[in-house]
Formats: sequence, structure tokens, C-alpha cells
Amino acid sequence: MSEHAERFAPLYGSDRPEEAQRSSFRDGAFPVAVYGLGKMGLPIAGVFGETTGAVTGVDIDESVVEGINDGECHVRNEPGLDDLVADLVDDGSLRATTDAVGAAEDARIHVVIVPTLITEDHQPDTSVVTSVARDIAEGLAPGDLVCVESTLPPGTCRDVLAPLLRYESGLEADEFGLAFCPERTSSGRALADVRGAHPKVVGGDDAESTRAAALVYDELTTNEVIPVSDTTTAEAVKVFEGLYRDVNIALANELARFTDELGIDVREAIDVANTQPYCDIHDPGPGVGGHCIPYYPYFMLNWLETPAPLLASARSVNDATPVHVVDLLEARLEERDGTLGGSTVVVLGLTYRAGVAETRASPAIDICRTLDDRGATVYASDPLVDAEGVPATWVHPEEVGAIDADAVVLATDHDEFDAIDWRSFPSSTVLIDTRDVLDSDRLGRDVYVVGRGA
Ligand SMILES: NC(=O)C1=CN([C@@H]2O[C@H](COP(=O)(O)OP(=O)(O)OC[C@H]3O[C@@H](n4cnc5c(N)ncnc54)[C@H](O)[C@@H]3O)[C@@H](O)[C@H]2O)C=CC1
Ligand SMILES: CC(=O)N[C@@H]1[C@@H](OP(=O)(O)OP(=O)(O)OC[C@H]2O[C@@H](n3ccc(=O)[nH]c3=O)[C@H](O)[C@@H]2O)O[C@H](C(=O)O)[C@@H](O)[C@@H]1O
Repeated sequence: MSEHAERFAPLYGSDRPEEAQRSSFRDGAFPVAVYGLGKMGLPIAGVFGETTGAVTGVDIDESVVEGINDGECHVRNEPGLDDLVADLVDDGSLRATTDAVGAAEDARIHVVIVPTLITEDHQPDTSVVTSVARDIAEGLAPGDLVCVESTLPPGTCRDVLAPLLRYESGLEADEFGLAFCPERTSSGRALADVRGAHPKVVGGDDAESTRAAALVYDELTTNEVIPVSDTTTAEAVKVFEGLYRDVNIALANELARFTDELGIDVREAIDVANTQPYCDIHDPGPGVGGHCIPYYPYFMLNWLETPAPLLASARSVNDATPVHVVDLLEARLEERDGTLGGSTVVVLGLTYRAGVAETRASPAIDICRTLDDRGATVYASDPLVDAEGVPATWVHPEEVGAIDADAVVLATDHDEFDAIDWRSFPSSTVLIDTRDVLDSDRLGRDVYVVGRGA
């Protein structure tokens, strides 16, 4: 094989020495396309870009694509990402496009990191992933590798994506690779996570897919690569991690409800219980948000036949927690002969957790809606998002103290709220802290902390 041809030999099915494949990958001989340039996709494109110098990012959002091609980073609060994107675009290692098929034709490695959401009736929605798979199939060539990183209901690669890619591309199963390589990354530390905070799991549609994917991610990560038996096992690993979290947060939220009846600081009891190595009770909070943890149980419940009552029960506990927070507030207002109806309540935070501009399934928004349903006048403050679609008047974090509030609920502990002058609220204002970040002694006033009590 000529030097030129050898340099461009395919990855999947290659019989070249492994080191030659690795150096081809690092040299950009296997151009990479990353489909989805959001909170996860842009950091992933950045790490592929710094490793290979040859990444094309694909997104349907033209403003995302234009911004990236201008060297701008639209994902906020990701340490190092702004500079990385600017540098990679500047040196030609990263470019963005809305042309998925064109990108697929030029790429030899296809990384899918578009949303997998749920519908209104909690059915898993893999339509975006299958739509991207069709785009990839149009440009798929023998020797290509498709790496799906979007979390999927277990069995999706085997039962949906593999047949779709074969049928739409006209290639046989042994002509291209397909692997599920879950993203185990948290917003706010995405680059560190993608680069190697956790072992990288890869599971292939066949052994050669697993081998090729393991080679790629071994070049990307500073951590180990864990090959598993197949795509379904890898899909299950990712979903199980999220199920563990949802069930354990539900346990924490349920234990917090004993606070007043027991008359104890439940969080203290949890912290001490966790001194046993086998105990890892999570943190009570306002509920569970984001488009991951609250969605993954439905990737089992509404995808597979086997009953899963614990998953369903945990979901109902977490879904009821925002209402429980409003019940706590109503009770404390009534203790002072107040009523929730007609009261003015400020909700601090609209995103699902601090520092992340994401409102899908946000418990803070459920709290606003429940307050509104019960006749309260609701103000909401968040440094990252506005109150569009929320029954609340948005107010800047610096203006919160000017509101004559009967109650303030801290739902999301954004750093920006540290600047609030709590003394500016009337002493009669009820303070509810769902995140255990307000200190009564420091504030010099009563705060009801979920899980600790007054
Ligand atoms: N957000 C997180 O913490 C994590 C998410 N994941 C998985 O990654 C997936 C993506 O998550 P995020 O990046 O947070 O979502 P995101 O909503 O921040 O970004 C998704 C991006 O995909 C783009 N997009 C939508 N449809 C597209 C299409 N047909 N073709 C190309 N681009 C398209 C959107 O314009 C957006 O820029 C999630 O659904 C989840 O399965 C996995 C681990 C962590
Ligand atoms: C198992 C696990 O830790 N998964 C992580 C999770 O990240 P995500 O951004 O969804 O945030 P999260 O910290 O799980 O929080 C989800 C929700 O649960 C709440 N939460 C979280 C932990 C806790 O002890 N108590 C609690 O109430 C948060 O406030 C938030 O509303 O989901 C990500 C994903 O799978 O998309 C995953 O990559 C991350 O590693």
C-alpha cells in the first residue's frame, strides 16, 4: 500500500499496526465530525480538536455555528473552554457547520452528542439521534467509525441505529464501526471530565468496533478505557449511573421530610450516616432537574417491558418535592397568621442547578408554578436565564432586596446570590433555603433549611 494510501487507510477494519493507526488519528488522517455543539458537544469537539487538529462540529443552530466560527464559545461557566475554542478555530483545528451530510462525507469518525429527551407523556425521544444517524449514513464510507455519546435507552444502538445506518448507507455491518461511548461529564467541569476525570466506557456493535473506539478514546483520555461486551451494555452503564442518582436523591428528599416530626437536623444525620463506607445518601434539595437524571428512568420505564416500581416511585418522590417546598412555605406563613394566597414570594434561581444555564425539568420553575397556582405574586431571579414561560416576574439578582417580599425561597444556589443583602428584607419575611447554603447565625435571622428545619 502506498504511503499516501496507507496514511488514509480506514480505522475500522484496518490491519495496519496499531501505532500507525494511532499516529494517523493524532495527525488528523481520520477527520472527526461532532454532531451537536451544546453544553457537552462543544467541549467534546474541543478535546477531539486538540488531539487531532481535524474536527468539524455540526449543529442545526446557525447562531451556534456562526459564533464558533468566529472563535466564540456560547457555553458558559466551562473553565478553559473559551480559550480552547478560540485557539482551535484560529489554527484551523475546529470549524462548525450546519451541513451534517457534508461533514459526514468528509469525516471518518462520527461522534453523536445531540439531545435525547422525553416527550410530554414521558416517552423516550430518540428522534434527534436517528435524524443525525440518517445524515451520517449519507456520508458514511467503508472503514468509518460512529461513536454515539448521547445517552440512549438500552438497546437503541443494536435495535435502531445499527440497522438504520446499514440500510441508509448501503454498507454491510462489517464495513463500518458503531460503538456506544457514553459521556460521563458534568457541566461546569466538562473539559476536565472529557479529558479524563472518569474511565471512558466503550461498547461496540462488534469486537472490531469496540477495538477502534477504544483506540480513539485511549488517545483522547488521560484515564483508562473500559471496553464492555456490546453497545447495550455500554448504554446500560450510562443509564444505570443516572438511575442510581435519581433513586438516591429521592431517598434524601424523603428522609428530609422527617425533619419536623423528628425534630432533628436530618442533614446532620445523613452526613454522619455517610461516614460508613457503604452509605452514600445524597443531598436533599428542591427536586431533580436537568435533561438527564429526571429523564433516564423513563429510558427504562417507557422503553422496556420489565416493571420497575422503584424507579417509578423515586421519580414520584422527586417530582413531588417542589410542591413539598411550597407546602413548607405555606405552613410557615400560616404560623405567622399569613396566607400564601395574596403573598409576594421571591424565588432565587430558575435553572436546575447552580452555574448551568439549563431550565429543563427545573424544580425551581415547578416551585414558581405551584406558588402561582396557589395565588402568590411570584418574582424570580436568575443570573443565567430569564423567566420566559414561567409565571413569575424576572428580577435582577441585585434588585431582589428592593422587593417587599413576604417570603424568599432559595431554589438554586448561584454564586451571584452571595451578594444579596439579606438584611434588606423585612424581619417578617420567611426564608426557605432548599440548598443548605444560608446560615441563620451569619444572616442574623431565621432561615428554614430543607432537611435541617428552622
Ligand atoms: N448535559 C449533561 O450534563 C450531559 C448530557 N449528556 C448527553 O448529551 C446529550 C446532549 O446534552 P447537552 O450537550 O447538554 O445538550 P444541549 O441542549 O446543551 O446541546 C444540544 C445541541 O445539539 C444541537 N442539535 C439539536 N438537534 C440537532 C441536530 N439534529 N443536528 C445537530 N445538532 C443538533 C442543539 O442545537 C444544541 O446546540 C444529552 O441529551 C445527554 O444524552 C451526557 C452527559 C452529560
Ligand atoms: C450520575 C451523575 O452524577 N450524573 C451527572 C448528572 O449531571 P447533572 O448535570 O444532571 O447534575 P446532577 O448533579 O446529577 O443534578 C441533577 C439534579 O439533581 C439535584 N441533586 C443532585 C445531587 C444531590 O445530591 N441532590 C440533588 O438534589 C441537582 O440540584 C439537579 O437538579 O448527569 C449527567 C448526565 O448523565 O447527563 C452526568 O454526566 C453527570 O455525571
